[in-house]
Amino acid sequence: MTPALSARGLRVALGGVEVLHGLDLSLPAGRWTAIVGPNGAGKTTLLKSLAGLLHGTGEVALLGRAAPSWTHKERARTLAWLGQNEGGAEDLLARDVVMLGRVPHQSWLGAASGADREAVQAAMHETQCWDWRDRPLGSLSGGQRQRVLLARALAVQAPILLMDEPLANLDPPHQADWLRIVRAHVARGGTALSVLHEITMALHADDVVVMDAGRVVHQGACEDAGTHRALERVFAQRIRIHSLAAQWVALPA
Ligand SMILES: Nc1ncnc2c1ncn2[C@@H]1O[C@H](COP(=O)(O)OP(=O)(O)OP(=O)(O)O)[C@@H](O)[C@H]1O
Repeated sequence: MTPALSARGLRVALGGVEVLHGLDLSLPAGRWTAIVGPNGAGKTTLLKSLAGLLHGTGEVALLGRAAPSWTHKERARTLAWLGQNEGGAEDLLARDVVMLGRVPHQSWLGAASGADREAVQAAMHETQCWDWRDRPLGSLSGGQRQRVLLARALAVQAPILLMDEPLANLDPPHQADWLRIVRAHVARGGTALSVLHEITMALHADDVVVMDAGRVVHQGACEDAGTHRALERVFAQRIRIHSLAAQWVALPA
């Protein structure tokens, strides 16, 4: 089966220093993969490189096709992006921010269509931010803002959803809602890839990619003992993975 995203020999340097050291990675379509690893391991750099926001050497492919052969618009319709601590657009109303997710579907200077407005409304209801649709982004709390930005990513209706620290500022009920949203996306045949620091949340995914020092050191299913051992190793045995109430939970060792 064609992977949703893949990398071969991916090397990326930032500020003149190599931070990804020749990664090989293949992410299956129709599954949710969580990227996990210590601070500075290169998770964000990998996610941005797969999204085409950073460039290095080696190959990146999207749905089996070399990344450089995709037009910007094709890529923007296929791959939705939720970044870490995204700034900008502070004066835009929340619904206009979410409408930005529809730009890849619109012609140049084209007006929003009924389908665009429906997609925006559905995404804002899904992340429960419709109530503050007429408030400027800059006036929202951290968690409210994160829900608007998640709605913008969902409004793209792209088959592949990339999210860097999507749980930032979300309270526990909205973290649970986020899990439900990602699961629903995958149940519809979509692919999700998320960088997560909360290991217990990451273990709700289908698969985990474990990174350390600019390399992928393990890729495996969440329920595999080998994945648990890799997670414990990469965090210097400071955590233990336990089974609790039919879920995997990371606790301090
Ligand atoms: N603009 C930059 N210039 C130079 N080095 C950078 C730059 N951005 C990141 N780095 C370095 O690249 C390495 C990987 O950073 P990256 O943000 O990908 O790690 P991460 O695993 O996402 O970390 P965290 O868990 O702390 O968010 C780190 O050592 C970081 O200091």
